[in-house]
Amino acid sequence: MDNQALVQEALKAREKAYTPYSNFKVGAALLTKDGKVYHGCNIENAAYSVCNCAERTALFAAYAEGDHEFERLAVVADTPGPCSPCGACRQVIFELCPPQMEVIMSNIKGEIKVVTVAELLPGAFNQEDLNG
Ligand SMILES: O=c1ccn([C@H]2C[C@H](O)[C@@H](CO)O2)c(=O)[nH]1
Ligand SMILES: [Zn+2]
Repeated sequence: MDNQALVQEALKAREKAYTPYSNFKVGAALLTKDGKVYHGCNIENAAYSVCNCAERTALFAAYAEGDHEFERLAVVADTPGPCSPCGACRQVIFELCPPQMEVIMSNIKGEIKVVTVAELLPGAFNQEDLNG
């Protein structure tokens, strides 16, 4: 599956977003090594701090099914340029995805920027920091 097709999957996921507070809908699509696609959307809450982003929804859905081997992640929203994952998602992506995996950022116009997981969060706090 190419980047454009994965962004299409993220657009489908975006339609499921639950965003009564921001009305800002985000979709994500996570491609596994064996070709399966997990979808994620943002899910908001009246207690704003527990809103969950599309990227984390997709990763947590994959983990919940026991899938841990990922090939690529796409994220899409109606942003001026390619949609950029927030800091919390960057930390989770760094934890659960290989450093050289590509993250496809996109907007609904189809403008795309591709970066690696390592590029998303330079200097990330990681397992080695914790375990000494
Ligand atoms: O990359 C992003 C950026 C924001 N959001 C969500 C969180 C919140 O529901 C809304 C506004 O920040 O968009 C995502 O899902 N992914
Ligand atoms: Zn986020």
